[in-house]
Amino acid sequence: KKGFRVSEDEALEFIRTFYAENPEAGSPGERLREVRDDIRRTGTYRHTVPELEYGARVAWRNSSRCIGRLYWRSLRVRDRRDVTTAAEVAAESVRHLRGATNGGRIRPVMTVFAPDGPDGPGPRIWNDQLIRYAGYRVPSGEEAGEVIGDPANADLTEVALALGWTGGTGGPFDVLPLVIEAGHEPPELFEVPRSAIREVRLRHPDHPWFAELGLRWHAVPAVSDMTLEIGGVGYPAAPFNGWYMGTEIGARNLADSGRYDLLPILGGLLGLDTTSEASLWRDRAMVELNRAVLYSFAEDGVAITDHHTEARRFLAHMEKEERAGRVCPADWTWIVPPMSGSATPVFHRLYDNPDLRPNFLRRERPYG
Ligand code: HEM
Ligand SMILES: N=C(Nc1cccc(CNC[C@@H]2CCCN2)c1)c1cccs1
Repeated sequence: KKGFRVSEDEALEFIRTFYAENPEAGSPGERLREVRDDIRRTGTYRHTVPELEYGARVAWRNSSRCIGRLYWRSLRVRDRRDVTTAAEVAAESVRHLRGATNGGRIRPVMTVFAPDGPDGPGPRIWNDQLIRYAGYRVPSGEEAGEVIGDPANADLTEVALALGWTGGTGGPFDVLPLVIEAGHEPPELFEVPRSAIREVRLRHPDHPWFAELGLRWHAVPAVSDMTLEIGGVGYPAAPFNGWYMGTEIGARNLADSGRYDLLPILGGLLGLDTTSEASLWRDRAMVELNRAVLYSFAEDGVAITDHHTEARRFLAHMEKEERAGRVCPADWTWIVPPMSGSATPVFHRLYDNPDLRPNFLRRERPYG
């Protein structure tokens, strides 16, 4: 398309950094000239595989809201830049999930699909994560406004239904299909095979009744709606996964009043005094819910981390970065866990938060 052009400054800055951090690559002169000429001739340039892998790992290292960056060097990068059709993006996303799940020994993986370029935009996955539970809005009537499932995904569920999805069981944990847009075609739907979805059924170490609630959560968090930006090149579909920190499930996804809103139910079942805030019933219900999450994942041999351990690891990462002579950008409001913040060491200090590149960029939702 006319008018598309990658920023030469950002490209050359990235190449210089790549050669500076990877001395085994030799001297940058020739590659700098080649990239500059490619951009002037075609409007863009193609990363080598080493540049792509390094760029993806540094984008993770620069993600100031991520508490899990200690292992940034271990990211596995699947180069799928030649994949451009919606069906192939779906198939490779499913393979990504299988490889990342690894029987519960979850591996941090990223799959990089085609970038935006002069020939048009790269493919886009409309789901914010590869595995998301549907949120069915109950039609008007006495239950108006109610949602069965995850309210955070009610809009995406409506999009999928409008595109012809027939819905799952209609229950609270139906996995949504992938909604993938490629070329200038309308988005297409692709079911994620059950065999690619590892889930953990939640039970509590001390309360047998907990298992009867039928609660579950999926093992692999795989973010799929952020643009990977490396040296001025944007990769709009670059799904990446790690493993969960328990609080994400137990303090937010299942606890938020705008999500599964389980604290009142658990407060009652735990026999707590839910008529008085001062009984701290919400806090006690949240702790028990988080204990159930950590216990169930560990019992099933599915990787998960607790917020105390992860906080300590993050500070170790910061120290390593400072010793390497780098600034480690961090956003206090996201790094501090959503429960027991001051009981973790990351609470008791402040952070610099420069906006570094490469990085992952949030973009506006294509639906709404
Ligand atoms: C390996 C284990 C990992 C753990 C335990 C972890 C933990 C977390 C947590 C708890 C958050 C906050 C999420 C929220 O509050 O919604 C987060 C944010 C983030 N993580 Fe990590 N992470 C891990 C790996 C990764 C990997 C492999 C990448 C990318 C290659 C990554 C990139 C990010 C980004 C970009 C954000 C911010 C997302 C946003 O701004 O919406 N993380 N991480
Ligand atoms: N453990 C993870 N959790 C995570 C990481 C980044 C982003 C997200 C999703 N965050 C969005 C929600 C909704 C607003 C605030 N949190 C989850 C990972 C996901 C992918 C790699 S690690």
